Amino acid sequence: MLEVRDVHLSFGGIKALQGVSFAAKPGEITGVIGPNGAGKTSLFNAISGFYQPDRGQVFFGGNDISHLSPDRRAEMGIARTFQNIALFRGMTVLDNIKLGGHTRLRTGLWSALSYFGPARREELELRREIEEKVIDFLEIDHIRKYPITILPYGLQKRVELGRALAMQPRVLLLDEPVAGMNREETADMARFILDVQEQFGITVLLVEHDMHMVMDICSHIVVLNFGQQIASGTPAEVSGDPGVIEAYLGAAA
Ligand SMILES: Nc1ncnc2c1ncn2[C@@H]1O[C@H](COP(=O)(O)OP(=O)(O)OP(=O)(O)O)[C@@H](O)[C@H]1O
Repeated sequence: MLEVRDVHLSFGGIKALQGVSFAAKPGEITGVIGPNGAGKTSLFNAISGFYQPDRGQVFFGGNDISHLSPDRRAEMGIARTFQNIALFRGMTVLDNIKLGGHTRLRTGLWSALSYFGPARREELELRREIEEKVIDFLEIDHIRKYPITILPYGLQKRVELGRALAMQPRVLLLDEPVAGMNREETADMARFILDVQEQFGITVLLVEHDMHMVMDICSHIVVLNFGQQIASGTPAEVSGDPGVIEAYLGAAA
């Protein structure tokens, strides 16, 4: 489904990624972990097209997408959320979710047909159905008209997930979805991520520092340290890996 092959990325002298290779299994949740500065966000940016790797490729559905723009990758079905919430703060919950649907449907067949009234109406109807499905799924009906600014942090993160889901993604990249959340918000978000995978069969790639959550919900984990992939395997395999323990203890020391 989604594969990175030997991806290298540097910023001046800093080697953010040094030969990272792995495949996210279709319909499963893959976690990417590693100490601060390990290269996790850089990896997400390389996958979603915000950064161009110096070397290596990104494959999606068997096609090399390394040279496609972020927009094009989003249209193909790669959606993401950001470490710092990237919602339109002055707008309502519903309007933010509508923007997700707009990204996915604005090109291709729909835009070609949308000169014509009936197709335009069908497009709007389809979008509305998707929006309602997402709002219902994330249990945010009661806040749909609220501006983002007045929502507690946990709900803002949930709306951001909603905007990504409205894109009807095939792959969802979540950058620290529970960072800054309290225990209850974290448990809610973990449940929604599991449901995304179970109910919609969406492939999820997740960067997260909350180790309990990663171990609980991921079927496969990739570990980065100083841009290098130091381990990859099931939660049990990576948590018992001496190199991983060393990287975390070293970072904590
Ligand atoms: N735009 C940039 N310009 C220069 N250096 C960058 C840039 N983005 C990342 N880096 C550097 O690349 C390295 C990897 O950073 P990255 O943000 O990918 O790590 P991370 O694992 O996501 O860290 P964190 O867990 O703290 O978010 C770091 O040394 C960082 O300073």
